[in-house]
Amino acid sequence: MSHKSPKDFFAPLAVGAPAPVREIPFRPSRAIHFFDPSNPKMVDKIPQMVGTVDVLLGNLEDAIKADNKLAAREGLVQIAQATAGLGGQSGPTQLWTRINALDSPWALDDLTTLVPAIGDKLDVIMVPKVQGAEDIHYVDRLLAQLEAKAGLTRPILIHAILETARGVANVEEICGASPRMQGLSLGPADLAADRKMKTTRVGGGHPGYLVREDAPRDAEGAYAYDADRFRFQQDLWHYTIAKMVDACATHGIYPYWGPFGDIKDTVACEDQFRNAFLLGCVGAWSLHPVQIEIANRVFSPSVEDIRHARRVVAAMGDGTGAVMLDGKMEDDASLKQCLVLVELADQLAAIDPKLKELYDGIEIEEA
Ligand SMILES: CC(C)(COP(=O)(O)OP(=O)(O)OC[C@H]1O[C@@H](n2cnc3c(N)ncnc32)[C@H](O)[C@@H]1OP(=O)(O)O)[C@@H](O)C(=O)NCCC(=O)NCCSC(=O)C[C@](C)(O)C(=O)O
Ligand SMILES: [Mg+2]
Repeated sequence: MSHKSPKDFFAPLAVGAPAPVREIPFRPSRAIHFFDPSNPKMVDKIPQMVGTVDVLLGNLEDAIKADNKLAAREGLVQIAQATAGLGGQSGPTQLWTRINALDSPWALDDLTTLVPAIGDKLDVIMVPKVQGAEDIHYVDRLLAQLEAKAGLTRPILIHAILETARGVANVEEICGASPRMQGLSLGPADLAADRKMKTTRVGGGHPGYLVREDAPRDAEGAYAYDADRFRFQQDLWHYTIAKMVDACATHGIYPYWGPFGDIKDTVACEDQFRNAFLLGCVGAWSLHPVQIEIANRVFSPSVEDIRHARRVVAAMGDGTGAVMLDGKMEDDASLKQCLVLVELADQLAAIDPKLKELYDGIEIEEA
């Protein structure tokens, strides 16, 4: 296998294409809100969603009927051209799309239509069912050719969905396949099918995947093996999310939880999103307007976390050594964790005036 030299890695893949980025800038993307651009009721709601959600994503792949694929693609072009403040780094809300799978009859036309028509508006292209670096290389070169032809000055970034067993096995090489790689989302439904898991849901847990409390003993010391013991449902997705987070952090790109299909169970959706937030993800998908608020809230640090983090920063002075705060040891490494939260709060406050007010109003007691 041949390897590129670092200088080749950052050279455009087509004459006239924009120079690849050297760093993927952090842009808030707490909720990636999916809509079907061929559905008039959803499309009607898009203009008023601008500014209330970090990312609007025109979905062309699964959940779009085969008969509507063309209408969805054309609908997305119209929306991108007609909606102020959407995409292209100018507005508050990014514009992403999810193209069809690379082996489908639609993927090539998705790219060759969207890039010339709205390439200046599209911030990120999400590629589904990515199996390995070869899929990213294909899209990378094609995008460079299309960008050069369209005279674009800014490279469109690539986001891969991790939703096959092979994709999970190759997650490291996928993240490092191109300077365009922006991030990864977990696709729990396709991944479950590909792995031959026995679940039938889109994300979430399963009552059968559990650990049961040990059997108690009676007075004679005999075990009581009855079923009436505490059961603790386990997280089906922990391994994959953790693996994805490590791969993304290694490559300086961003990890996301994907969809949560039980729209009415807003409580469990919040749990799934919070687990992802705590493990290092920066956002999740929203499939229904009700999920936007959940993601915005969960992927923004809480006032309590920011108050604590700022107290640690203040108590740690130049950032070295160890101090006691509220009976706990704080040192260089706990400070670094606190700085992750403080920095995130600053980045979110810069685009979200309500959060800015909330974080600015935090008062810190003397340590
Ligand atoms: C779940 C559904 C069917 C419920 O749709 P509904 O119409 O039954 O819901 P509703 O509560 O009645 O809707 C209320 C209003 O909101 C509108 N609405 C509803 N949803 C949206 C939306 N997203 N954006 C904008 N507007 C929306 C809807 O049109 C309606 O408008 P109205 O009041 O004028 O009648 C619907 O919300 C929907 O189709 N959502 C998107 C589904 C989707 O994109 N799925 C694919 C991503 S998940 C995936 O692909 C898996 C993965 C990663 O690949 C893998 O794990 O493998
Ligand atoms: Mg899928």
